[in-house]
Amino acid sequence: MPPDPVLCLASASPRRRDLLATIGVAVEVRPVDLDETPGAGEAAHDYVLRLAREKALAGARLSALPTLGSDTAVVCDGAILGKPAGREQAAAMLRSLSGRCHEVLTGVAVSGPAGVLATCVTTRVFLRPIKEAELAAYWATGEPADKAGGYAIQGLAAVFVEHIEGSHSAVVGLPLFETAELLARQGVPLWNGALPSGPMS
Ligand SMILES: Cc1cn([C@H]2C[C@H](O)[C@@H](COP(=O)(O)OP(=O)(O)OP(=O)(O)O)O2)c(=O)[nH]c1=O
Repeated sequence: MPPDPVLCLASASPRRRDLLATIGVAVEVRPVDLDETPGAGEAAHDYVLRLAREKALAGARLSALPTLGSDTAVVCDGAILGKPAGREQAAAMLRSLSGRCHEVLTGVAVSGPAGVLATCVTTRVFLRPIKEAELAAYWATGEPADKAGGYAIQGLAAVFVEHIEGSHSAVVGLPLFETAELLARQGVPLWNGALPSGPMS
């Protein structure tokens, strides 16, 4: 028998559900559809935290369980890169990230008995130079379409990633260390109940 859900996941992202499963947190999935347009002049840090909180609060209206919302943005030269609208935009995004460092910001918010607890994790990602032929071949795989910044570090684009400074799981969609701390503070059991409960540090 699969474990009973202990958390509502206000997200359509299969990556987030899988990441939570790796730390033994079974979820009920309640995707919410929000306007994800950044505010004029809104800083990326404020933007991902705002969306994470909005998703958590919208999901909480659909469930009696503590609820998690999250948002990931790729930031390059101060610009927020969302999901590419098509082939040309995807290529332009990766061209702008090629051969240099950019930042990935992930906001995560958990609403529960302690109110809404939230944090933002920033990771620096260094990509090697990417050739034009590689950009075309990468788009044809279908991988970039639903990914912020137009790439997936956990997928085929791993061959472009020289190194990172920060949290690999945050780039995929959820910073597991920080998420575990927020969940523990909301009384959500980890490791399917096998990890002794209470604040982790
Ligand atoms: C940079 C990067 C992003 N991504 C993904 C994570 C997120 O799912 C997505 C960013 O879009 P988000 O808007 O954060 O999430 P989502 O639309 O997939 O799900 P929801 O809003 O319902 O929670 O890009 C990767 O999977 N790998 C990567 O390397």
